[in-house]
Amino acid sequence: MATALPRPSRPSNGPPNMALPALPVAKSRKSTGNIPSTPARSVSSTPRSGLRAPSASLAPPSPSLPPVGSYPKSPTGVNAAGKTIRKTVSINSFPQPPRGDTRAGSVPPSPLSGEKAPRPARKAKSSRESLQSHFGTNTPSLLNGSGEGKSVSSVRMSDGLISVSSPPQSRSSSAQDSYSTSATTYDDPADGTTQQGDSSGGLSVAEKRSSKADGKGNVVVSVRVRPDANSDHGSPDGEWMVDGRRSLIAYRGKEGGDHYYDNVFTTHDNNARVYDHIAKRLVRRVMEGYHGTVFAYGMTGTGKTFSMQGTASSPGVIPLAITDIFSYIRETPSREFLLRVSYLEIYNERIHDLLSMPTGSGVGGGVQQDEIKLREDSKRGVYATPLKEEIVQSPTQLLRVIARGDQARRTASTQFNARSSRSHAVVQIVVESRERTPGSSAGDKRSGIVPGGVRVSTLSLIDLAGSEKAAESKERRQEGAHINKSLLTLGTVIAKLSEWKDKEGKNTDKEGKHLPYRDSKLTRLLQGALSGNSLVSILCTIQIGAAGSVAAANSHTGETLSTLKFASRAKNSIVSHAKRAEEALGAGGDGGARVLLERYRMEILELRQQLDSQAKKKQGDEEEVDKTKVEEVEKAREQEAAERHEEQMLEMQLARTALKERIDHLNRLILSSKSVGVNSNGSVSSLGQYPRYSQASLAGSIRSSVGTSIGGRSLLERTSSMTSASSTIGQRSNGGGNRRLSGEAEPAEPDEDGMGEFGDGTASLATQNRALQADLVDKNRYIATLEKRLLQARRTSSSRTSVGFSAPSKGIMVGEDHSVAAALKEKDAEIAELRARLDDKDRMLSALRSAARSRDTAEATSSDLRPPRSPLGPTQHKKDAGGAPGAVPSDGKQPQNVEDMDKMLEEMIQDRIETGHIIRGSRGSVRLPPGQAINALAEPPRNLEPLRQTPTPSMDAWDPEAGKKA
Ligand SMILES: Nc1ncnc2c1ncn2[C@@H]1O[C@H](COP(=O)(O)OP(=O)(O)OP(=O)(O)O)[C@@H](O)[C@H]1O
Repeated sequence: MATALPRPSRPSNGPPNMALPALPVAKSRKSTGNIPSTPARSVSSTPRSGLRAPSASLAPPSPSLPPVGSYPKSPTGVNAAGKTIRKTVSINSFPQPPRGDTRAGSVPPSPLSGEKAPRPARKAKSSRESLQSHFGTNTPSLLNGSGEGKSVSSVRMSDGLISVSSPPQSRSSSAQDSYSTSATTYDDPADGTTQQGDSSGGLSVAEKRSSKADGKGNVVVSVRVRPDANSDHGSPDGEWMVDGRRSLIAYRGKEGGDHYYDNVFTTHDNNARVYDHIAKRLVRRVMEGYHGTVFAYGMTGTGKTFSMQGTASSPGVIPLAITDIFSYIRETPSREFLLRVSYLEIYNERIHDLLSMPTGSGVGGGVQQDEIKLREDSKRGVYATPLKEEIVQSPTQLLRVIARGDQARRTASTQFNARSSRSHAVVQIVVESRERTPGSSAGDKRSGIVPGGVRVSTLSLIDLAGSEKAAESKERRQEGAHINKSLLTLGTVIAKLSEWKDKEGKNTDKEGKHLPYRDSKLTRLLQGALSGNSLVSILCTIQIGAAGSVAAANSHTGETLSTLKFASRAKNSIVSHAKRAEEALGAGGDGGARVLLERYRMEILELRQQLDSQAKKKQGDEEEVDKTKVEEVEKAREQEAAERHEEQMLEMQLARTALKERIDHLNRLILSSKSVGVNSNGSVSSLGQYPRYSQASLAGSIRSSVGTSIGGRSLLERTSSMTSASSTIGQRSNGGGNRRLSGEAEPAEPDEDGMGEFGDGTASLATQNRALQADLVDKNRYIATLEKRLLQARRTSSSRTSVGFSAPSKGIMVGEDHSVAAALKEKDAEIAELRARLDDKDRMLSALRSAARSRDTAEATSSDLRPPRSPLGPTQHKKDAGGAPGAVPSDGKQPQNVEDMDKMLEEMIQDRIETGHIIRGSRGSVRLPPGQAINALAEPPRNLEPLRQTPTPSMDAWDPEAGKKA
């Protein structure tokens, strides 16, 4: 665990780097007071306030120290009766530990370092046993738990060293209701040999005895001497003597004297040792329910912050206390704890919350904060509000919180300290603890109140600003004035404390009416501790031997002496009646409300009850919910199924529609095939729908019909039938088409021209194919028939003697733009007319021939006579050269006549085209002009007149019979 506190910029003059201390296990810790002390006398009477606890001093287990019994008696040592004899020894006469290793010499190993004391444990044990025999066990006193007399012993060794033994239970973490310092030195008050203190307030033996009677064991005052880098040319060493073993500081100069304290730490003592002696026990008591206050007091630059915070390599009181707090929690499974921490500073008589400040705000940070005021409460005492408190759950977390506060603390450079704290800084750790009662929450009959309730105690760790005589800058002077004023008030309060004590040493001015607590924020905040409600440990820091000049040395010495006086007064005046905090039951009142642990517990209970009721409700609701869920699931399923069904239906519908369309398409094909082919009764249908079919077939049929002899009855019948049928079928076909468009299936009609058996559009493709093929076969057969007939007609035509003609090579094509029916009608009418005219012409020709023959006969008699010119042109001569009329000439002249006829016919057609009666198509076909009634063709066209205008005999005069006769 990192216990380093962030003061990186500070030059460290501390001991060389060492491993961080391991978490202390107090229970396993052995007393280091291994030199058995002889209890000279038991304290017979115990004051109500409790006896001063015997020191738990970690006596220096210097290997150089002789065993107890073998210590030579010295005039300055302890006499046989154990009485101490005052002796002032120069500091130079003390055995000096090797520099850099404080434990190897006279300084005992740090209890946190895990090093073992070189002294035999057995003796220590016997010492503890002998001491234990003197301590009762049932005292209500806070000192040792016995309440009865406690013996405190100290032995001044013949060599002037004082070996102090402490009661072993004072180091035991299991010691209940007791608080004893680890380094308090006591002389045996029974021997009557009082050690006269110096004139400056050092503790005399009588005072120490008095201290015990006053229960001052709850107050520990220690002095730490800071090593001085300039000691070589400083004040004369001879003036000062620091005796750590005797907890003595002696000054031989002006106003000199001996000063005894509970602990005196030399320049070689490290932070761990300091913590171990001044705070370790106090911290444990705080964990047990007492309020505890540790503060460092001293001139600027003397090592207050160094002692309280320490460095990364040498953690100070605060990090080590944190370590111990969590160690204690680990070692005490029977209780549960909750820790809250706050951090404030008093700067220029104003309180600032260091945990609410942004870090690095620096001096005067300019950050506006709610003014923090001090209030007093019967349960809480004096407290600052509003103040941020953070709940912490691990040492690291706690250290981080404090480090954050340190960052925000105001520091500045002073004459004696490059990074001087310009404010008093107070870390408060509130410890809430409660007996663990497994399973109590569920079955607690007292509405959730656990037997024993919650105990709340506070550990205050205070790093005071350093007193300063003079400062150069105005700001420093102002700060210094505030600092000095508050420190002065502190001194005054402490000085006055002794005046308001009753005979038993109790403070009679509990409410502080006559004490100037309110004169400064510092004393107000410390009121609870100073008035005896708290265990107190004061660490005064001094620096001796420094000073370049005599004046500086004097000034320095004056400050040091002042600090020592303060320490002595504090030791003498502060009386602590610290009691273990009462356990708060419930959460009533302000004090109760503060008990977070209880509040949390109540909250937890409430939440559990809520959970229970919810669970019950949930159980009841669950079935309903299940039902609803099942219903919902079923509904959802049904809906899903319905949706799926709908989708399927839709898909089917689509498929069906697609199928229908396909069928319709195929049906259309079938119908079209039928329409162009011949159905069962030989009718042609729907020619218009597929023009190519209709054109082809019509062309064929018309050619054949034209090419057929005039008397081709069957063809004519066929054509007329075709015409009438085509119109009928066309209608039906269209009707069928319309019906198909509607998309509805229709029942099959018996009509052969209808949709047949597949009229409903549901016939299979194969069937449709078959029908189509059948139609095709029909059609082919019909075409073959037509061709056959055409051939027959040609043969007939060629065999006839009369002039025959064939259709123009181009044939008469059906108009592309007209309906088939109209075209057919037109063609039929045209053909009929042409035939009729042909017949007329035939007859006319016959008449002409017979007339010619008779003429020839008449002219035969006269050979000079030439035959008259035929209106038919020169070819007529050739024709005439043929044989008898009506007979087919065998000499091949008949074809020439036919050609002539063709020509005539062509001329006639041309004539008609010119007169607008017919129109010639692009491919040589002829058709009626649009809008002209086909019946009009029935009339003999007038444009045939040119033919009639030919010089031919009158038809009226023509008589075939007569001709024959002629
Ligand atoms: N016992 C010691 N061992 C080594 N160095 C020390 C010791 N005491 C103090 N120092 C060093 O002396 C310097 C001043 O110490 P520190 O800041 O703790 O003094 P301070 O009393 O807190 O001063 P101020 O009141 O001005 O804040 C620091 O650099 C610190 O490391």
